[in-house]
Amino acid sequence: MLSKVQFLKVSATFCAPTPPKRSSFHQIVTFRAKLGSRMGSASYTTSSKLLFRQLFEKESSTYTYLLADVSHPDKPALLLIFCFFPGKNAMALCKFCSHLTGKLIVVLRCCVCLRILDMKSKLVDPVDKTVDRDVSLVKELGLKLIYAINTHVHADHVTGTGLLKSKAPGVKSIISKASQAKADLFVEPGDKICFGDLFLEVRATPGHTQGCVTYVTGDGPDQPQPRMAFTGDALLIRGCGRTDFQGGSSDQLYDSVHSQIFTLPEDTFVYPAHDYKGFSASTVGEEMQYNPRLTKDKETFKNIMANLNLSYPKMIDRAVPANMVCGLQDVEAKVAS
Ligand SMILES: N[C@@H](CCC(=O)N[C@@H](CSS)C(=O)NCC(=O)O)C(=O)O
Repeated sequence: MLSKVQFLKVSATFCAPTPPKRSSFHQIVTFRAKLGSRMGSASYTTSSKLLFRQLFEKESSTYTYLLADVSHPDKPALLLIFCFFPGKNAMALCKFCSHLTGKLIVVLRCCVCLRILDMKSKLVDPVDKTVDRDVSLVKELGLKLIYAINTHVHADHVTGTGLLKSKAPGVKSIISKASQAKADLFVEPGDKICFGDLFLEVRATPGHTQGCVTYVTGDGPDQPQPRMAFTGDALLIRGCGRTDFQGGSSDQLYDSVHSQIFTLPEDTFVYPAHDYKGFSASTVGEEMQYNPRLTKDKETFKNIMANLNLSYPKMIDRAVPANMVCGLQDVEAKVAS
């Protein structure tokens, strides 16, 4: 379990030089949420720099997130990918996480795959089959996709990271070093992933898998407020990731969520990699009050997790190997054919 002191250490920063700003690129993106006092007060405005999109893949109930700094001349973007690709020839392992990846744009998937765009943009958890959709969106919005970020190696779908890299040259894939998967860049707790003037912090949240991380928007006057946590499969809305394979540990997951997510400001938005109940977002305060698993004491939580009786993900035997190499096996096969 990481201490707060360890989290504050910034061991690496992936930042591109920031060119002079041009006001013509300035776009205001706001979203409002009517929430109770514990979840945060009345309405919210994120940083005027941030462009944010939540994308959904219904077969695997997976979200991908696109974040971009639209105040930056290049509009750098990130994709947090949670991609899914059902075709048997389209799967590959994601270096970052163990999930299977499909076609797509750059999206991060970690049982929480997130896409973040920064007019330099980033994609988090991209799903294989949604790559074309994601790439088109990035083009339509005039963004420059720079990173495809995964929260972990997914077991239920193939990440779209590999395919995304083939369709968006120059995009770098990112996953945690602890995942032991392949990728262009590896992150550790305390690292920062920059896109334009915005950045994500890396927090280690193992338990669903050993390499799971949560990406949190930066803390500071120029960063989006409230903060946003892309929790992958560690924390789902009114639930959490299972802990019965891929090195999972309910004991560890409990500590991860309580020490790394529930210590964030209560108005921090929670954006997971999956949702099976019709939710799209929550807040830290809301989950601290209403999460039916993580509000319990640790022993009760461990008992709940040991008795979920979930069937194995249908794609696990293909997804995990494919995602360990971020879908690159499939891309290589296509290039060779
Ligand atoms: N039925 C799906 C798999 C559903 C599942 O197991 N989801 C995982 C996250 S993807 S590894 C999970 O942790 N679920 C927690 C829960 O409480 O449902 C399929 O066959 O793909």
